[in-house]
Amino acid sequence: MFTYYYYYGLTNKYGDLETIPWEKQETPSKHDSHNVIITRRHLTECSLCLHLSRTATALVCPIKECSVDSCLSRVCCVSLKRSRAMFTANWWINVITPCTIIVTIAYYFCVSTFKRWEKLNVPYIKPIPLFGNFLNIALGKDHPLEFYNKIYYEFAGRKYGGLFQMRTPYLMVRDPEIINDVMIKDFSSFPDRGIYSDFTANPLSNNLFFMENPQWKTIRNKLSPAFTSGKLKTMYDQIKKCGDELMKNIDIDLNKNGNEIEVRDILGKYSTDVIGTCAFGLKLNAISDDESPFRKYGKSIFTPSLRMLFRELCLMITPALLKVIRVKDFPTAATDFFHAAFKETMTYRIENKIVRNDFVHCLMQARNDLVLNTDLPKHEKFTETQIVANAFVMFAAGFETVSTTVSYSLYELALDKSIQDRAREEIQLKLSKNDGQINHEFLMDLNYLDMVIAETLRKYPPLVALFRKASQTYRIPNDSLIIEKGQKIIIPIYAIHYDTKYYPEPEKFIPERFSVEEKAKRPSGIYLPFGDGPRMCIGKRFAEMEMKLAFVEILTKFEVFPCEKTEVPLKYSNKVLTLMPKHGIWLRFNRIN
Ligand code: HEM
Repeated sequence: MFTYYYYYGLTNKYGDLETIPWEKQETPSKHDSHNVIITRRHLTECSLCLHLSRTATALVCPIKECSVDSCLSRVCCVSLKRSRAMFTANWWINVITPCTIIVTIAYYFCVSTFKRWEKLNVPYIKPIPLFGNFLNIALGKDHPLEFYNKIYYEFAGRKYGGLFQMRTPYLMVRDPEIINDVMIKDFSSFPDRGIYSDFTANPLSNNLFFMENPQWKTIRNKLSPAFTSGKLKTMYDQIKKCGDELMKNIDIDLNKNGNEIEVRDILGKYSTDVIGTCAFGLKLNAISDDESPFRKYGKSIFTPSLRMLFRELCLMITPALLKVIRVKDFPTAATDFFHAAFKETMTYRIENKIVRNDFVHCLMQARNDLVLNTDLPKHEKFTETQIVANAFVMFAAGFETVSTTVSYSLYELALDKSIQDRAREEIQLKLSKNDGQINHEFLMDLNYLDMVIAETLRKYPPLVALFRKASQTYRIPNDSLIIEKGQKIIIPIYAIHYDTKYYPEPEKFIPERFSVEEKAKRPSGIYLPFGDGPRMCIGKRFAEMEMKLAFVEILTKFEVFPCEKTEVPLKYSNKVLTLMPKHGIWLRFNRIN
């Protein structure tokens, strides 16, 4: 006596099986309903079906007396068996075919943009699939500055040229007049940077730097008053205290390491202090200690990492990739910390009715006007997180830029003692005229120091290129090129700063290039360490005051010299997009008696 299993496959109008009850019976039976198929089979005949029936996904199965044709189900053991047999025989076709299709689609996706410059008759560098012109950067062989330099010189004599960062076409603008048009005169056609960030994955990136119009304009208008010279004056005392702390830290370091110091590290503490007090309202002794979370998380944001490199590469292939992979712009622990720190300060100030003339105050006013204001239509409202994100950007944009610029300056002053002496003489002379008082007006009057800083930023601009995106179709004045809406633009600051046409002997450190007379001889659009136009660095004047105070403190108390560990020439880290010295900057400090 055989045991028979009966499988009921209920077919829908397309002949697809929808439900599959099964039961075991001793006697065969037949269900006759117009939409029920009844098939049966002897269990021992088909191990494949037995397996499938257990999971209740095996549908109907033709038995000996039930031909394949009579089975209305799409899945039947015979066809499964056949296809299985075919798969085994032709497995390589089954693997290779989909792979080939995927690779072909990916290939066409990667090269689909490569005709852009040819069509527009713009000179361009021939790209290679996937990487465009970006292979050496992707492999970490070149720093972006070397990459942009090479391309800048490939287009020598031209006003602009095309390149591909992975598959994204960029227009590199070299001509100072077009640069001015893009950044200043026709700013309304290029109001955004076009640097993508997924704000849902990275809420703290939803700040002035990444924001696009119209939100950017609203928040920029709210924050600009914090950077007027009047406001900077009132912040001076706070920054001066950070200067005193810097001198204490230098003393501690000198006692620890003989008289040699890695200056980027010590100046990093100083710029952390300044932003910590002015933008996060923290108490000084809670900030710059190496063990303090503010310092620790601050450092972690800029530590080169694979995450950063990977993020950049994804971004250049297509921003959609970042949406899927959700790689963070900054480490989560760091952004959580900054979020909590700012909220705590805000709550404390509200509860204790504290008013201080600093960025925190300005951001709190922006919060009142843009977040809490009930008169504002919903679509114009900002979120609490966007306010915190703008405190965060003050830190992210102002910490590393300031500390590396002062470090590069000290490096150059150490290598050329005559320039160092001249800077010190100016400080001492003006100090004696100012009764030994260091204040905001005194700092503004240090013209030679201004020239030293300007030349440092020419040689070492922290951002090696600027970015803009066309918000509408734009015809370049006196030219046939029409830039399409959405086109991304690169302005290669570093390469322009080293162009001998504008700056003879660019490798030399010559502050006199920035005397009033020499500056007047050069066209505008060729000196851009802070960018230019409405979107230029909002913190420029703040940074200048902060840097000058550090110089005055250091140069009046110490002479700086190169030491054995000083790297000449300096090497830059390939892992970050900013200009960061690979091995730090070591200098010898001798106290002036
Ligand atoms: C040596 C110091 C600094 C340098 C060289 C520098 C350089 C720059 C550059 C090149 C830009 C892009 C400008 C453009 O696209 O045209 C920028 C933007 C910005 N910087 Fe700075 N920066 C410095 C210090 C600071 C400081 C101290 C702060 C804040 C306290 C700051 C806040 C910002 C912000 C918020 C933006 C975005 C502005 C916007 O899109 O509206 N920067 N900076």
